[in-house]
Amino acid sequence: MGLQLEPSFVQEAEHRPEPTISDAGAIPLVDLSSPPPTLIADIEAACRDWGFFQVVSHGVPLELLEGVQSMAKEFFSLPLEEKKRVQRDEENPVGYYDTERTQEVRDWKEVFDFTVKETFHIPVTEEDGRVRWREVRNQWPEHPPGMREACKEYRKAMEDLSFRLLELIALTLKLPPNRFNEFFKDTTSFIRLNHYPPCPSPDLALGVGRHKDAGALTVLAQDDVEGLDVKRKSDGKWVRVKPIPNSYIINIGDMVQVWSNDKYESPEHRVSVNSEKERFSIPFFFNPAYYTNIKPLDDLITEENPARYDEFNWGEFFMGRSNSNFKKLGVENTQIHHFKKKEQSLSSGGGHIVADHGNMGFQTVLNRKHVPGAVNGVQIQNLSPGADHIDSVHVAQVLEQVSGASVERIHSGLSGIVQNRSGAGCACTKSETKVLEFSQKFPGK
Ligand SMILES: O=C(O)CCC(=O)C(=O)O
Ligand SMILES: [Fe+2]
Repeated sequence: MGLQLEPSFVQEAEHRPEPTISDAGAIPLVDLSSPPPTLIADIEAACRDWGFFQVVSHGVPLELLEGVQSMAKEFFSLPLEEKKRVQRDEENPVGYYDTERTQEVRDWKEVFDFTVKETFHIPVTEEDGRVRWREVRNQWPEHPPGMREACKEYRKAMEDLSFRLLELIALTLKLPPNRFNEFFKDTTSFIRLNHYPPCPSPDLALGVGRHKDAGALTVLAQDDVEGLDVKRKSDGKWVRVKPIPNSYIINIGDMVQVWSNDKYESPEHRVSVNSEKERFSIPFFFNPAYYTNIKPLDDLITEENPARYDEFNWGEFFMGRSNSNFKKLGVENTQIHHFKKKEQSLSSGGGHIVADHGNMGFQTVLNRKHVPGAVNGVQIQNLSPGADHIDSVHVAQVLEQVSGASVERIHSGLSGIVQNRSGAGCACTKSETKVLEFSQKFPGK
């Protein structure tokens, strides 16, 4: 295996795995053979308190999983040139690759992706605004023989289990069990075979950097080597998920978060690596049809519980996420909090704006303030219980969230130098208040 620990893998200090991770009070365990009232109550509690749980008695034959696991092992042990024969690229986003980035940092892993539909088409918007159809087509390797069949059988079982889980989740929300089914007719679901080789510096790199899964649900099989960490909602601590034989780990994705209007949240998680053992895992990402427009379900919206998200299109959201995995963009990639309704527009006058960086675990108070000579000025204050500093990327996001226009440059205030929004090194440290000037680009100008 050819991964070399070069700088692109090294996490910033604040995101490196801590030497000790609490593994007490493991994530909830749900027995899918429990009688319905217990089962629904257990799933509701698990979705509400964690968004992450393990299931047993799930009905997926163990041989199907073992079949795919042994194919994955054989495939990843092939020479790199052989694996690259089915390499994914910017045109066709499925196949083999070892260059994925999460939050701008390379992941210590190699993967093979395949979709549930052997082939489908998605519209992509070119830079000149023209829309063209891109074909997504599974690329099956010649070796090991039988991989395609094993994977196909397994994905059917994953789809069945996911529909069942989503029906149970609908029941916990007091919705008809099939309420979500319409969104998955032309599903963009896919399976990922993950291989995390031993890493010489597990203190610096991560197998997958901190992230939330974008789709509706993830159904994950891990082997007996631990490494998956989930951020506990109650206190923001990273908790190691202990492998349980013949179980699946379920996590709520961003789309269920939006449909449920934040009743359930998509939890942040990551994968730590270790220096001795390789690890394999197989997530099934259960995703809607690309043309699905996503918004909080009308059935759940009331005057007391108004919609917290603007409507957006799943296909565009997902493409925005995946594109940034190919190249370093210098900005945070598309995240679900970008679609949160704006509480108040900056241009609507003075005042006090609280921007909620849900997935980063901190809040910022913005006070509109006129700064002479600047295009725009704001006062920011880091009220974060969890983040030691807010950097320019975060500030730019907040400004964009509240004003609806993209931030081009931060002129001064953070580090005193002109920088684009991806400039590093500037900070607003805990409890600090700073005034900064920035310029924005409004759509169409
Ligand atoms: O390998 C794992 O345990 C989790 C992987 C994961 O979170 C992902 O691929 O999105
Ligand atoms: Fe994930």
